[in-house]
Amino acid sequence: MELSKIIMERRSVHVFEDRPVSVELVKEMLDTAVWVPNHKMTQPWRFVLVHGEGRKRIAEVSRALNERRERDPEKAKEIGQKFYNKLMAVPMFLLVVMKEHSHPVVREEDYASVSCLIHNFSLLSWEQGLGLVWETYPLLHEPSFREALGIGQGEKIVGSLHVGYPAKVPSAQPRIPAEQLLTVIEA
Ligand SMILES: Cc1cc2nc3c(=O)[nH]c(=O)nc-3n(C[C@H](O)[C@H](O)[C@H](O)COP(=O)(O)O)c2cc1C
Repeated sequence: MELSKIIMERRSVHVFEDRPVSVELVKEMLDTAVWVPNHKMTQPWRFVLVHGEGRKRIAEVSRALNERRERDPEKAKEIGQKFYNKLMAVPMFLLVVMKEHSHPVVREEDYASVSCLIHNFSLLSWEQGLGLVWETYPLLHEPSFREALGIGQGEKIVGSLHVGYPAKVPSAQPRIPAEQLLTVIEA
């Protein structure tokens, strides 16, 4: 597929087929995705891949946190189960984790590189018929979630990527034509 077509046709996918994603394929795509520009070559990323039974770690944390929000025990159980099921319907989670540099400029540049990496991965996935959504939900900041996945202090989860074969592809949200936003200075 042409690169421009992949870029424009890729969508954030929220609903997936009940079909596993090959870990080998993800590893291959990550090995390509890391070829991003990276100032000072800090390469500040690492990845946590969660699939199969491993998803229960994430789903159980979400269940516990959501149950705690509701006073009525019956309702709490129901809500907890809803969140548990929602996360268990995601075939694979790929957490992209960044070491947070103490210097704000390096940290900002590192975040830019990690974002490029995520988008590379997203485009490569689309090329393979896979879809994903880059999620940044509050769960990523919860100590119990971070602990369950071995995220250390000084590490930022830049995104939790929900990966799978799309069951539904949302329609595109239009972009402002770049021409309208372009200033050309030529003299
Ligand atoms: C940094 C970042 C964080 C995002 N966080 C979320 C999120 O938490 N939940 C979500 O549904 N989509 C999230 N998105 C996806 C955007 O909502 C999505 O890209 C946008 O709606 C455009 O849709 P498209 O990707 O299909 O073109 C995030 C995207 C970026 C770049």
